Amino acid sequence: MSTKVTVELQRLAHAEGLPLPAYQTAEAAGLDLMAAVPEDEPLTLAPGQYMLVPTGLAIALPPGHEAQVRPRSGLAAKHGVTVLNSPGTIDADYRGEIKVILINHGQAAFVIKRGERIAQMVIAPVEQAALVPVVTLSATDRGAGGFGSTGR
Ligand SMILES: O=c1ccn([C@H]2C[C@H](O)[C@@H](COP(=O)(O)OP(=O)(O)OP(=O)(O)O)O2)c(=O)[nH]1
Ligand SMILES: [Mg+2]
Repeated sequence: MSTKVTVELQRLAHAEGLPLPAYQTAEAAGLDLMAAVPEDEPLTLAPGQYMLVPTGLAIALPPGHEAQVRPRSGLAAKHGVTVLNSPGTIDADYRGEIKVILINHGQAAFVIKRGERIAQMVIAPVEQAALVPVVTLSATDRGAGGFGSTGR
């Protein structure tokens, strides 16, 4: 088993009773995030509509890490529901509630019930860059060629 990075997790009051996010299989990359909406007030995403969906979770990532909020493929393939800002970025110094911006690209209304797995969160190492302003960039074979410059 590979070494796991430790992430502090705080469950907020409105997530009480919901299972903690968990890896669904031994080598899953993402932890499924659940909708922490009231039991008696499911959200309805009309076609074309987007919405901030609460997870009831806050985390403290170790410095040098980020969490990415990504879509669940099943929701996208079956219902056209995805994460609008994918991948959403959770900064290591963010202590607020993790929210998921879901959009319904499908043709039918999509109802989000309490506990529904709406997205997944991938923990990843990330580097900050020290930017060095220069007048001329170092040369390469590619140079400024892009946008299909190597062929179709
Ligand atoms: O899908 C997301 C994306 C972001 N966040 C939280 C965590 C992140 O650390 C913070 C800021 O996100 P981001 O930098 O993407 O948004 P911004 O519009 O640049 O806000 P800010 O000015 O607060 O950085 O919002 C979420 O809860 N869900
Ligand atoms: Mg920002």
